[in-house]
Amino acid sequence: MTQPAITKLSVNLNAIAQLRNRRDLPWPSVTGLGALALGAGAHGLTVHPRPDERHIRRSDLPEIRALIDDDFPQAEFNIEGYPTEAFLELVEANQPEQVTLVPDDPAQATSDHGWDFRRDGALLKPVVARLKKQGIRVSLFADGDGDAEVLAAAAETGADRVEFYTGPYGACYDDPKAASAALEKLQASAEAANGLGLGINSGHDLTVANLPGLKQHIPNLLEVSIGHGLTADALQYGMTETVRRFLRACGHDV
Ligand SMILES: CC(=O)[C@@H](O)[C@H](O)COP(=O)(O)O
Ligand SMILES: NCC(=O)COP(=O)(O)O
Repeated sequence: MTQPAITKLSVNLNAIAQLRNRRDLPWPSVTGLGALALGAGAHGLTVHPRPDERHIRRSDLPEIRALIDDDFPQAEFNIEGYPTEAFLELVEANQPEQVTLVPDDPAQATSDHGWDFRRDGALLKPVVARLKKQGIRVSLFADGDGDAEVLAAAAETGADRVEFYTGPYGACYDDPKAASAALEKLQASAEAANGLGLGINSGHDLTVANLPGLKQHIPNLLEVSIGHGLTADALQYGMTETVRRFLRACGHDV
């Protein structure tokens, strides 16, 4: 019986940046809260610098890079975004350990679907090669809808991992039957992806309540990136205690 993977927790700082941007003031501090999260045991920080800078600003990235390099060298920096030339140059200037490519239109309210790998493979393949040439791990945002065939096209791009979009699962917080159906689809997708040599990340609308079910259905889950639900809990319990709660929900004995 193979041991389940250690699932790493990457804290997404978007929501903290959105709160900061309400005023022309430097608090709440994105790097300050990021440091608390890493100090509490989180394995990395994630940001999604959208073109309109509604939350994470391009100027945040070098500060987060320096925080990790100077104070938490064992942690990872994960940058999410659509692969425009401007995004790729921003990534290359900040050399994250991982990039998560998402098919988001600039006007989208949030990330709400994975790539159409059959259609987008030709666009993604050279981008994946460009990033991997620099030693950056590449993860592609994917729908966890149980469609195993589409994941073969994802593997064709040369990416290291897929990140399964867990929004549909997160939305079932008050419907156990629907949650179970969503988990079965995610499990089927994860098994297909692993069979193709793709590592598994997941993210979107994950919480302390729904993480254990995800872990149970995806034992080889390598990383979760969590922002909205974790930030909501941090307002109630503080960042340090919240990160520890999420680590325990990911199976860590903390
Ligand atoms: C890719 C994904 O699901 C999230 O990481 C995304 O970053 C959420 O973006 P917003 O925080 O802008 O809603
Ligand atoms: N990739 C998912 C992520 O980084 C955070 O998503 P959410 O927890 O803010 O929904």
